[in-house]
This record gives sequence, structure tokens and C-alpha cells, in this order.
Amino acid sequence: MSKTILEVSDLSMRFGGLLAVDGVALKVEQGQIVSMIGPNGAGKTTVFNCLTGFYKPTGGVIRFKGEEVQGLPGFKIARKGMVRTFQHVRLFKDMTVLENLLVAQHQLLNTKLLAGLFKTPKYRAAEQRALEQATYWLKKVNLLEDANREAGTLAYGPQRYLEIARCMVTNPSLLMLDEPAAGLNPSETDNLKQLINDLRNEHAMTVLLIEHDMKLVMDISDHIIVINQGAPLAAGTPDEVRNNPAVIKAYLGEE
Ligand SMILES: Nc1ncnc2c1ncn2[C@@H]1O[C@H](COP(=O)(O)OP(=O)(O)OP(=O)(O)O)[C@@H](O)[C@H]1O
Repeated sequence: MSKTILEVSDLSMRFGGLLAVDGVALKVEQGQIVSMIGPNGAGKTTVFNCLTGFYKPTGGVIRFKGEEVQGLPGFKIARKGMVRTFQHVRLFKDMTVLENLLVAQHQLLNTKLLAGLFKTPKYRAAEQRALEQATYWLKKVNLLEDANREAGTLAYGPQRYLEIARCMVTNPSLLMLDEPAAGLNPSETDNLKQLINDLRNEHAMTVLLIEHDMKLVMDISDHIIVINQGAPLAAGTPDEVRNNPAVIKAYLGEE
């Protein structure tokens, strides 16, 4: 039986006179790949920012693993297992690839300062686990050989994969990707598709993504949510959405 991991109802976000998100609802079941699509400026990233605590929504309910989380600060939501990447890659560019993955784990592990200073056995064991976890995910995204390189020196595509690895080392329940294929070439996009499928199939991950690459969206999504000018426009399977006249009109504009 499917289990709902994220349920959002009547979400709204107002910036002064602009209602950027207006009554958005969505439901993500465990193990699903769900995409949010819509024309530029539709409000997709604003929805992500509300879900992940970067913005305090003006209204609505966000239920994550059965618990209401709207208005909680981002770090608390991340600790509950909702993690994300960004439209513009945000890595610690002066740190090595490996350090980026270790820092991500420390940020979430709530490491005690004294335990760190005295390197207690418990602290050392946690460090060892963090290293193993980082190595595992670096292998997965083909970056093990680049572990000691500064993250900022990686090409754009690998930086995007590193961002995903940085999320995965924290053992999330829900992975949210904001335009993961932006700036990737076709073969990198293909690898990304395999990686997302693998995360779901091999790691039981639930994925919610925003994406403009329609081929990718149609290929990998179980469910698609379309928003337009902040409001929900349609939702359904890739086939249902593809053939929905309102969606076609929103993308192509009025004749
Ligand atoms: N912090 C903010 N302050 C004021 N307006 C904002 C803010 N963030 C977003 N907006 C506005 O909200 C609207 C929705 O923007 P958003 O970035 O969520 O759209 P999007 O669907 O993610 O677009 P794209 O596909 O181009 O990334 C836009 O009109 C944008 O200018």
C-alpha cells in the first residue's frame, strides 16, 4: 500500500502585491518520482522555497511524514529528511569534493563541540561513518577520482551530480531537485535520468523535481503537477498531462 510522504494543501506565498503561489496542492507518495512543471515565473521555485523552509508561506498546510512543517526554519525541515538542490549550483567551491560531503553530514548530525575537540570514540565512529557514506556516494556519481579536487574546479555537470550526492549523504526521505538538468549536455542528462531512476529503484528514494526538460520529465515521472501563474493548472500521469489542452495552451500561449 502506498504511503503519503508529502501532502500540501492550499499553499500560498505573497510578495507585496504579487501572489506568486496561489492555492497549490500536491501529494507525493513514498517511492514516487513527481515533477512540477510550468512556464517561466509560474512559481515553482517559490513552492520549493516554501516547502523547504526558505520562505514562510503566507498560507496553507505542508504535511511531511504526517507532521505539519509549514513555517519551520530550513535546517529543522532538512533534519526531518527533506533536502534539496538549487537552480544555481550552491557548493562550497573552495572546499574539496569530499569535504563538501563531510560538511553536509556534520551540519545535519548536530555534532557536539566538546566531542569534536576531544575526539571521543563516539565522535570518531561518526566521522568514519561519514567518510564511508561520502565514498559510497562519490562512487555512485562517478566522482571518486575527483575527491580531493576543489569543487569549484569541476565542470558544471559534475557539480550538479555532487549537489545530489551532498543531499544523499544525509540519508533523506525526500529529495527535491530544482532544475537538475539545466546546463547539462544530452549525455549528462541521460546519466542524470539513470541516477534518478537508480535512487528510486535501488535506494527507495522519493523524488520531487522541477524541470523544464520535457523529455526527461515525461520519461521519469510517475506523476506531474502543472502550475501556471502561481496556481495549479493540471495534474496527472505524463500521458494525461501531455494531452491536456489547458497545459498545451499555457505552454504555447494564446493564438
Ligand atoms: N523573493 C522574492 N521577492 C519577490 N518576488 C519574488 C521572489 N521570489 C520569486 N518572486 C516572484 O515570484 C514569481 C514566481 O517565481 P519563481 O522563481 O517561483 O518561478 P519559477 O516557476 O520557478 O520560474 P523559472 O521556471 O523561470 O525558474 C515571479 O514573478 C518572481 O519574480
